[in-house]
Amino acid sequence: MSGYIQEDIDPEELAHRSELASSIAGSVRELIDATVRTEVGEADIAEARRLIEAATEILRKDQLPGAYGIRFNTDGTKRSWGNAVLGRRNPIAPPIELHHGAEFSWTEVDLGAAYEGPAGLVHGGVLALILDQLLGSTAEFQGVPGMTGTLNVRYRSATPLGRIRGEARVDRVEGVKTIVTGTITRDGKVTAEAEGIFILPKWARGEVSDVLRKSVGEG
Ligand SMILES: CCCCCCCCCC(=O)SCCNC(=O)CCNC(=O)[C@H](O)C(C)(C)COP(=O)(O)OP(=O)(O)OC[C@H]1O[C@@H](n2cnc3c(N)ncnc32)[C@H](O)[C@@H]1OP(=O)(O)O
Repeated sequence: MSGYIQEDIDPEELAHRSELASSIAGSVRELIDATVRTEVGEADIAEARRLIEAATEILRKDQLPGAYGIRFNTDGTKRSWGNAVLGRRNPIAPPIELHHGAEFSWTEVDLGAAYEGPAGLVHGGVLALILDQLLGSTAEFQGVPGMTGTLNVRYRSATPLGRIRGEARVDRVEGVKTIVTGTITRDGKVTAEAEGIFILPKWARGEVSDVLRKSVGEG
């Protein structure tokens, strides 16, 4: 189970690091949007590249040896800061915050130019990405976690870029399998529906599953 790391950090320091992580990821997300939409000429591109390369060099001064992994405090709080969908250190993640209620989980997120597929529309793979994490995190929050075994997405109508809402709920639990359903809506209209089967893998069915079940996620 490499990549699961026990790393106790006191709450004040954690809040500080969290803020730092979110702030730089937000800046890079802005950079991605600006890159997709820029119309500047060659000289400005060259100057921007020089500055970006200088910034990269600063960040490279002190790096983790590999991916961030999933880190736990002993109280069970969990950090998935490198996660491709909700990692707060990760600028390629759409700027997602998940909310969990007793009955269902949800998120609202603005998807701009960097998430385009067909002209002016959200890429279907991006919607599947968001649904995968939303449904998986819903299973986890309800104490029946698992890895995605199967994810079926039905794209009912095109999803224009802009603010989308995702919602998910656990439909049923069958042994180690949790079946979760969800939707994406845009302007109140359901544009995609999904059903996922999340399976607690063999390697996580002992002590590990107790850790996972107790953990409360933070991207
Ligand atoms: C652990 C918590 C993590 C929280 C993550 C939140 C969301 C993250 C979303 C992701 O990106 S996860 C990454 C993408 N998914 C993967 O990489 C999964 C890769 N596949 C595997 O690791 C294994 O194939 C899997 C864990 C899905 C199943 O392997 P197991 O060896 O644990 O399953 P097993 O053979 O014991 O089968 C258990 C049950 O699941 C069924 N099953 C197995 N594979 C299935 C599958 N792929 N789809 C649907 N059902 C499946 C199987 O028929 C059986 O059903 P029954 O209990 O009814 O007999």
